[in-house]
Amino acid sequence: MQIQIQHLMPIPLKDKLLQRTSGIWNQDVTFSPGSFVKIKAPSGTGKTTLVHYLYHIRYDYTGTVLVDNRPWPAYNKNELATMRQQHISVIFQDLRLFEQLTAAENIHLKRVMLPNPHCSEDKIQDMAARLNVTHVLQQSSKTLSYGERQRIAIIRALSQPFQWLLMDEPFSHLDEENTRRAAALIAEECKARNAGFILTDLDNDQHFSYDVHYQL
Ligand SMILES: Nc1ncnc2c1ncn2[C@@H]1O[C@H](COP(=O)(O)OP(=O)(O)OP(=O)(O)O)[C@@H](O)[C@H]1O
Repeated sequence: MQIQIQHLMPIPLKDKLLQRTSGIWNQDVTFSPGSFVKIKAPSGTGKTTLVHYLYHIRYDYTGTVLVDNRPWPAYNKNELATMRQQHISVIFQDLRLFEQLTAAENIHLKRVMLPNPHCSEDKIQDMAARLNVTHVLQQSSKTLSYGERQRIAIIRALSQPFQWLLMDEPFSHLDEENTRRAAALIAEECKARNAGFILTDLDNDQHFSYDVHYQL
């Protein structure tokens, strides 16, 4: 599945962004299926805005976002739900866990949304062990540290099918060892699905073998 942007420009940031050179804003860019894409940008230049446009939860832009050669507004509600359940997964910068649920319930909610859950219970346990969060699975998510929440949000995003994974500063609160573990798991899960990802972050990093780098 191909994601394409054509002359995409956030309306509220237009004046500010037109003063800088960007590899993304106001450009034509095609994200090829299965590619590992890094988008680097200083704070405040629109990483979160871009991820929200690509996931189609924010619409205050000019230009076009095409998914499988169709602009987002051409998708009806059911088609959009299918895209988000089966084709595009996301790790938001603000994570968006349900605070009234436990960590495990947050993951399972996603896992059982489809008639046949994509991941087995054993697989969830395995991912939790790899990211050192087994001991917090039964805890209310509002009592978790931000780094623990971040790892739960990563597992939740990986427990559904997808062809693209969108990630907005996914390791911002993780130490080096947990970042290494999380990146290895994400790369493995993407490869297993022949999926690609688009990751935004502030700095250069060596967490993945990226296929392409952009400056926002
Ligand atoms: N709905 C909005 N209306 C107007 N301005 C907005 C809106 N949302 C965000 N902004 C502004 O747009 C700019 C980019 O915001 P965004 O959150 O996308 O940046 P970011 O690159 O993700 O930043 P950070 O690295 O700090 O998370 C900021 O200056 C922000 O204040």
